[in-house]
Amino acid sequence: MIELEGLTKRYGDKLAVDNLTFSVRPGVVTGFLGPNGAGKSTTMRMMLDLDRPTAGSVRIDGKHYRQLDEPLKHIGALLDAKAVHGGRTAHNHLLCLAQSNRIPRARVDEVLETVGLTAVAKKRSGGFSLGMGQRLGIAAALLGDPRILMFDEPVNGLDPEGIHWIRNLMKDLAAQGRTVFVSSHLMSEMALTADHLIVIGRGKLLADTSMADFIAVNSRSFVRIRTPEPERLRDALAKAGASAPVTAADGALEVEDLPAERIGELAAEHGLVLHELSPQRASLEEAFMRMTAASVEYQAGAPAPGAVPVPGAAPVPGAVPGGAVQQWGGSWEQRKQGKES
Ligand SMILES: Nc1ncnc2c1ncn2[C@@H]1O[C@H](COP(=O)(O)OP(=O)(O)OP(=O)(O)O)[C@@H](O)[C@H]1O
Repeated sequence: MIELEGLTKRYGDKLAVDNLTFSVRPGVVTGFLGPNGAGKSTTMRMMLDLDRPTAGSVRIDGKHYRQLDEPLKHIGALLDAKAVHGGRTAHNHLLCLAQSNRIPRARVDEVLETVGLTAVAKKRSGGFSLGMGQRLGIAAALLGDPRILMFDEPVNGLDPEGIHWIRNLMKDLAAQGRTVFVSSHLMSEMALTADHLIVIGRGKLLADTSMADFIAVNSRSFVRIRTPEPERLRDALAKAGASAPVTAADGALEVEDLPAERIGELAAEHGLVLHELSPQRASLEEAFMRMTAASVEYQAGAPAPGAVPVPGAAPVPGAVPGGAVQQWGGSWEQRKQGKES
């Protein structure tokens, strides 16, 4: 279990992490999501005592990192895969770590096997590809057989097979009852891996939710219809009690409260020609972009940082147009509470 309370980090004028309070529980994969510059790496560094908080605290199984006896046996982390002495072989790199942390030598071969680097164990890590470097970093994190694992953007540089492998590894580690905390700036990646989500933007907490709730609240389902007679279809839908359809940019109608089957029947009853009738689900990536739109530091084509709407994205229901980060967080919480009550 990792517990953050009021965790804050200021670099001069820059508030990188702003009063974060949340817990990361064992037995599930918790995704730590935020756009570039949101404060994920800074938060993770403070969790590992590599950076000193301006205020607040982090507890690892109830203790501060510095109070942990042999920390690698409690928490393993992949932060920067390039932070490896390139002149050492993969085996020697892990052996040095094992010896300085009183970890049995045999564990080195075990973790090399786990990450699939046995064949290159005697090669200098300086010649490794980015993906191999990631694997070596993950091997180091696993070395002390810790109950808590933290990975900062672990799929970076991995090929599809490597991405598949790391997803399964994280799920397996969580299934063993470990605490698994993994950062990403890609919602689509988290949707496939994480059971729980912590979303931050500009250092602030925007959401702390189960993945299932996030999907239920944010993935709008609708039926997309194209017809040469949209007005007649609108009338038929209204008579059938459907709410007014949304018209998409290409003229298609989007209906949220009738299933495709019923719409097809209605069209047949009214002798309407349909060119398309397709059930759709809005992407989670879009929902994440809308949630964090106000907190993206650098955005292509954006006139200024701040409350910049994502081009083409529909507003999230309940959100204040152009609202600040706090308002996004607030509206998300309200919608979640509304759903739960
Ligand atoms: N040592 C530092 N000195 C000054 N500013 C810093 C320092 N480290 C981070 N920052 C700033 O703090 C903010 C948060 O950075 P951080 O690297 O934690 O974000 P991130 O969410 O991990 O982003 P990314 O996905 O791009 O790595 C950024 O605006 C960054 O420029």
